[in-house]
Amino acid sequence: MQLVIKNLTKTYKNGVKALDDINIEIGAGMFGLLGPNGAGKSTLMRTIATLQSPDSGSITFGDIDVLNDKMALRKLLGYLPQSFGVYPKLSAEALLDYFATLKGISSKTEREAIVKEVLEITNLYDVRKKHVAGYSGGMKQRFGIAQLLLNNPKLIIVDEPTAGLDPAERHRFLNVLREVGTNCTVIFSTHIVDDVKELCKEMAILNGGRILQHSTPAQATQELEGKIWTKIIERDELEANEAMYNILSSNYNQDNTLNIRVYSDEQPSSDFKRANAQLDDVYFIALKGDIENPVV
Ligand SMILES: Nc1ncnc2c1ncn2[C@@H]1O[C@H](COP(=O)(O)OP(=O)(O)OP(=O)(O)O)[C@@H](O)[C@H]1O
Repeated sequence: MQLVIKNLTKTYKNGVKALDDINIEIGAGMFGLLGPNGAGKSTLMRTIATLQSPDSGSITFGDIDVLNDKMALRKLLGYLPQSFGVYPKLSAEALLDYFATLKGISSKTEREAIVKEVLEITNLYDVRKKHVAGYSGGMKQRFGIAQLLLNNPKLIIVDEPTAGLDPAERHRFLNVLREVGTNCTVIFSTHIVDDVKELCKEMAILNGGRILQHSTPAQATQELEGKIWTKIIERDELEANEAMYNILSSNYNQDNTLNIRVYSDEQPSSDFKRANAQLDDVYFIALKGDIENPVV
């Protein structure tokens, strides 16, 4: 089912325009919403999840008019907010059984079957008897996914789920999401470019409440091929290089020199080497363009 968002706007009472005429269509599979802090990602996700209202615009999911028929959307929705609150001292299995009851699954046999299934999908089956309160951050996030899978959602929204996870936990979490995303629409927000690179079929870059780019990660990097250049410089040469070139990023090498990446149609000078375009370059170019050419 297609999620179609048209002319969505939201200005908070303090004057912050968090959504500025958002138009986007999102199909089945993993969709990555990439943007820095304050870009409007959570506002957009909460609005799609029917937890807050926009000032104007429309959202449809298949035949459902989301803003006017919130209950219909909620039946198909699985939502994992940025922070999922405090957990009681109950085992994962018991807590999922409780949530399944709340979601209206009255047959004990059915509940047992679905609880077992979601524990397996999220790789928590072996630790199902442990208290969720004692789980690590990554396990808690996977538990968040387990609970939202109980009603077999068709639209899953997860808001910055990898923030604060260590690399191993992040990897495990992304694997779970990858599996879940094979048979429904998953919208997943992050400010980590690698999350999108590893996981998403499609992506959008959001900043200042606007969609700056909507494409596939492969297309976006493909468009930059031949336009990314690198050079190693000394630390004290950075300012001079910044004045001359469109520097996207600079990283320290072991010997304290800097590796700069520059965006240019032509070789900026003979000491630059061509580099393969990366998704980070796409992200930095989109954000830089936005800062240099703000919409007023
Ligand atoms: N309830 C609110 N009242 C006023 N301003 C708000 C409110 N919620 C968010 N904002 C502002 O709206 C803008 C977008 O916030 P939002 O939380 O949607 O961004 P985000 O991309 O999710 O960022 P983060 O990663 O920091 O959560 C920010 O400038 C934020 O300060």
